[in-house]
Order: sequence, then structure tokens, then C-alpha cells
Amino acid sequence: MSRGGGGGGARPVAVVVGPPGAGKTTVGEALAAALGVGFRDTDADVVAAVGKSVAEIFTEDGEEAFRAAEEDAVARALTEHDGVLSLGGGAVLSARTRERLSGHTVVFLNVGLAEGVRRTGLSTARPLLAGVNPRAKFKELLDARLPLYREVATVEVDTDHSSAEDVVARLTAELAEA
Ligand SMILES: Nc1ncnc2c1ncn2[C@@H]1O[C@H](COP(=O)(O)OP(=O)(O)OP(=O)(O)O)[C@@H](O)[C@H]1O
Ligand SMILES: O=C(O)C1=C[C@@H](O)[C@@H](O)[C@H](O)C1
Ligand SMILES: [Mg+2]
Repeated sequence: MSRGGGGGGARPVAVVVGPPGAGKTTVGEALAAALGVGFRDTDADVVAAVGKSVAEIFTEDGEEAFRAAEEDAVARALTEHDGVLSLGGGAVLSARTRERLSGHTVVFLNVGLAEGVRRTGLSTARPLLAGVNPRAKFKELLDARLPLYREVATVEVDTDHSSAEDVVARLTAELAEA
């Protein structure tokens, strides 16, 4: 829950973006705890709003329906939440969302192909990577999205060779300087 109690007028202390497996949820949650603020994840907001898991929305309603619900969830959270806000990995695909991120502190958690595939490999909860060749899909996704993550980011952290705890420590230092 937000410190401001929700409603309009709030503003996240940091918005976290990046590819699947970058640590948006893990690091986002730990960063919020380190800063003593609340945590919100738009994937969880979409699940709550639609009443189905992310995988069910993709399978039953299609990616376009998920993206529309995600765009709404991001817009709401940006005005309601004053803690750390993690976005879904593909949220930056929306030009409207990218515009809405302008002026916010946006952390891009980057992860390379090999490490991203390794971190997401054991999960069946990511419908986009559930196909026959998750590595090719991950590469395609990184190629398409890297410029979009960088377009919105005010801070970029490479997570390949750092534990989630180290990433949080680097981010708390960077955000204190900003
Ligand atoms: N810096 C890190 N080092 C090692 N493992 C990590 C790191 N960050 C996250 N992980 C692990 O990678 C997996 C994916 O992390 P997480 O779910 O936080 O990613 P995400 O960016 O939220 O992905 P998604 O876009 O699918 O929601 C988890 O098992 C998590 O523990
Ligand atoms: O990278 C993506 O496109 C996605 C990432 C997840 O956070 C979820 O939003 C969903 O699985 C799609
Ligand atoms: Mg996540």
C-alpha cells in the first residue's frame, strides 16, 4: 500500500523496468524494503484487475488484451503509488506508457541473453518464453526492447554478475545521489 494511502497525486520513488528475469520483482521488492517504502508490481495489478493469471490472460484473451490491461495498470499505479513500482517486462512497448514515464526516476535492470535465459528457464509462468526456443525468443525480445528500456531509463544497472542484494546496494547509492 502507498504511504499516501493510494488515490491520485502520489508518485513512485522509482519505477523499475527491464526484460524478464532482470529482477524487477525480486530487486524491486528488496529495494522498497531497503528504502522503507511500499512495493507494487503492475503484473500483480493486472492479475487482480482481470481475475486470471498472466499465463491465462495470454492464452485465453491474447497478448493484445494483456497489453491493454497493462497500460491501464501502469497509468493507475503511476498516480497512486509512492513507493517502488515494478512494471511488466513488456510495458515499455506502449508508446503511451513511455510518454507517461517521462519525468519519473526510472531504473533499467539489464540482463544479458545467457543469464536471462538461465534465470527464467525453470519457470512456466512466462507465456512469451514458453515456446519451443526460449533462447531465440529472449534474443528477439532483447533486440526489440533494449532501445525502449534506454529511452525511458534515468539509471541503468547491469545485473549479470551481481546478486540481487548487490544490485539493491548499488541502486540505493545511485538513488541517494540522484
Ligand atoms: N541479480 C540477480 N542474480 C541472480 N538471480 C537473480 C537476480 N535477480 C533476480 N534473480 C532471480 O531470477 C529470477 C527472476 O527474477 P524476477 O522474477 O525478479 O524477474 P522479473 O524481472 O520480475 O521477471 P518478469 O518480467 O518475468 O516479471 C528469480 O528466480 C530471481 O530470484
Ligand atoms: O516481457 C514480457 O513481455 C512479460 C513480462 C512479464 O513481466 C509479464 O508482464 C508477462 O509475462 C510479459
Ligand atoms: Mg516480475
